[in-house]
Amino acid sequence: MESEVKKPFLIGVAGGTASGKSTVCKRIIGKLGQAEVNDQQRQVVSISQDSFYRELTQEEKLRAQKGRFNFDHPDAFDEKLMYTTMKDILEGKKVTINSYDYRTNSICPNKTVTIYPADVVLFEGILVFYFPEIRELFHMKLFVDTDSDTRLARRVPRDINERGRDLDQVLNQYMLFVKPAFEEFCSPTKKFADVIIPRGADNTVAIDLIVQHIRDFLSNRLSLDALTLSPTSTPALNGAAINGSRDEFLQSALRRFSSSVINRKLFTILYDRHI
Ligand SMILES: Nc1ncnc2c1ncn2[C@@H]1O[C@H](COP(=O)(O)OP(=O)(O)O)[C@@H](O)[C@H]1O
Ligand SMILES: O=c1ccn([C@@H]2O[C@H](COP(=O)(O)O)[C@@H](O)[C@H]2O)c(=O)[nH]1
Repeated sequence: MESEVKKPFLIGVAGGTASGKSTVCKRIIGKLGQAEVNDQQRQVVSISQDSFYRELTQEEKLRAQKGRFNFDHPDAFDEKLMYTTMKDILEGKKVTINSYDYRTNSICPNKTVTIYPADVVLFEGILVFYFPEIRELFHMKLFVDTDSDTRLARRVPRDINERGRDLDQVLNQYMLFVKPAFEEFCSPTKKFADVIIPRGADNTVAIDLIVQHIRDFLSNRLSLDALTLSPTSTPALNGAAINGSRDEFLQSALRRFSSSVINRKLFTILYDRHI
C-alpha cells in the first residue's frame, strides 16, 4: 500500500518582538497533546522565522556586531528559502531547517533541525505575513497583539539572559531598528490575520477557540478523505469497508490514521454511512 502523504494544516503566527508568539505556539501544541511527543512522532510542530535569517556579508557582520544591522527589516530574511520550505512542508515532505544563533548573529554551522511531516505546522515570526506569496500559503493566520511596553519589558531581560546583550545594546537596537520596523513592516500585517490574540498566551479563551478550530478542520478534512477513498488508493481500508465486518473497518481505519490528532469517533460515523 502507498504510504500516506500528510498535508498539514499550516498556521502563521505573527506579532511584534516578545509578543508571546512562541509561547502561544507552545500552548497550542500542549493543548493538542503534543508537548511530550518526540520529534519523529510529533503531529504538531512549530518553526521559527528566525531559522530563515540570511547569511550576512562581511561588512554586514561587522555592522551587526556594533548593533547597526536591521534584523527587523524584511531584507534580513531569505524569502525564497522560506517559501520553498513552506511549499515542501505543504507537500508533506520532510525538511531540514537552520538553527540560528543570536549571539553571533548567524546561522549555526553544522547544526540543522529536521522537521518531519505533521498534521499541523505553526510558522511563527515577526514578518511571516509580510511576504504575499508566503502569506497566501497559510490555512489560518494569527496575530499576537501585546502592547509595546509589555513587549519591551520582556525583550530586555530575554536579550540580556538568553541572547548575550547588555542593556544599552538592547535599548539602542530597539529605538534604532526594532520599534520603527515594527511600525512600518509588522504592525500593518495585523489586517491579514484571521484571529487577533490580545495579551498573547494569557488569553486562554482565544487559544482554546483556536485549538478547537484546528480540531474541527482536521476532522472535516479526514471525513472528506475517508468518503472519497478509492479501492486503488487504499485497498486495505476499502476492502474492509466493503467486505469485512464493522470491527475490521474500524481497525484498519484506525491503523491508517493512528498517528493523527483527529477525533477517532469519526470512523464510527463513516462506517455507518458506508455500510
Ligand atoms: N503571557 C506571558 N506572561 C509572562 N511572560 C511571558 C508571557 N508570554 C511570553 N512571556 C515571556 O516573554 C518572553 C518573550 O516571549 P516569546 O513567546 O518568546 O515571544 P516571541 O516569540 O513573540 O518573541 C519570554 O521570556 C517569555 O517567557
Ligand atoms: O541576530 C539577530 C537576529 C534577530 N534579532 C531580533 O530578534 C527579533 C525577532 O525574534 P522574536 O523572538 O520575535 O523577538 C527581532 O526583533 C530582531 O531584532 C536580533 O536581535 N539579532
